[in-house]
Amino acid sequence: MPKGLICKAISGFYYVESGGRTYACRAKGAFRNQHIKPLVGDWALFTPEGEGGRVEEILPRKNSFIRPPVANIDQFFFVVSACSPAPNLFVLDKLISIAEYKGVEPVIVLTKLDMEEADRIAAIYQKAGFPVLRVDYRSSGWRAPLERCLQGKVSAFCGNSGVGKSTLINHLGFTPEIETGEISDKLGRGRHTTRQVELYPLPFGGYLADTPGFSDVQLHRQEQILKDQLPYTFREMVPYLDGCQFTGCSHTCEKGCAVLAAVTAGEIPPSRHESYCALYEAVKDIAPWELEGGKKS
Ligand SMILES: Nc1nc2c(ncn2[C@@H]2O[C@H](COP(=O)(O)OP(=O)(O)OP(=O)(O)O)[C@@H](O)[C@H]2O)c(=O)[nH]1
Ligand SMILES: [Zn+2]
Repeated sequence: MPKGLICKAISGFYYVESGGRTYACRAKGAFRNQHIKPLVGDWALFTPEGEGGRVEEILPRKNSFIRPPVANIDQFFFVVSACSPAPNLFVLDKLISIAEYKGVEPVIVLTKLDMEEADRIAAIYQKAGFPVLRVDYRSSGWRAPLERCLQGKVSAFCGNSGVGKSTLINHLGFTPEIETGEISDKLGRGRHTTRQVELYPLPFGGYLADTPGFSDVQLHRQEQILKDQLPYTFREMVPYLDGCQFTGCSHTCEKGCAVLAAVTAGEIPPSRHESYCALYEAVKDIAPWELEGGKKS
């Protein structure tokens, strides 16, 4: 049975791309009883019938998201503007933590460098072990590193309203033009959020999700990371986690904490550790059973 990627889902049709062709498929009726809902980003086995066909099986997912409904994202490009809006590193670290938890590779993209420099931010995230890309439209040098990063992966852009996601996606030119520069509505949900997510194939391999709708708010509402898992979502802390004097160390204030020692030694950026402490404080009293059947917010 052929295998394909669901690139678009509209009104009960799943558009499966396979072998350079797209098939408008229906889902197998049994999915409903099994509570399986195919998502954009799913790899599917399907039976082709002319231009159409039927989705027969959804292959195991690497990850999935509720809003926008999409699966198997390889990487998030977290777009951070040097100014207007001013960067909020705590929010960024929280989103990075969620990405790590979900198995999505975080990439930091700095914009509006024509208005202000962002060397300090670049240094923090490079030190922490993330790819950092600088986008400055005054020259063409920004494009090649970004395209190299996109190659062969399923990527989505994420970031606050106004940081320049749509502008960047338009400059890349692989998806239909998005309107830029409008003010998002009062509820904090951007104007793109109602749009269906769609994966666009990239000419050099890989896919780009055309969803500026991956706003900060939506992403962090989807996951609650418990305190035992939290340290593992800060990648630069991981090498030190076994080195603490006491088991059960929270890595926030304890004597003999190897993480704190690494912060003092300049191995872990202080702002990253501060974000970790703030997140720890927020989740430390949440027990696993409290998450059953819903999410604590
Ligand atoms: N000076 C400067 N302005 C930029 C840059 N990138 C984007 N802008 C401007 O910033 C404003 C917001 O850009 P958008 O691309 O709409 O931002 P967005 O992240 O898509 O915002 P939402 O759609 O609300 O989520 C627009 O007026 C852009 O022209 C940049 O690199 N430099
Ligand atoms: Zn510790």
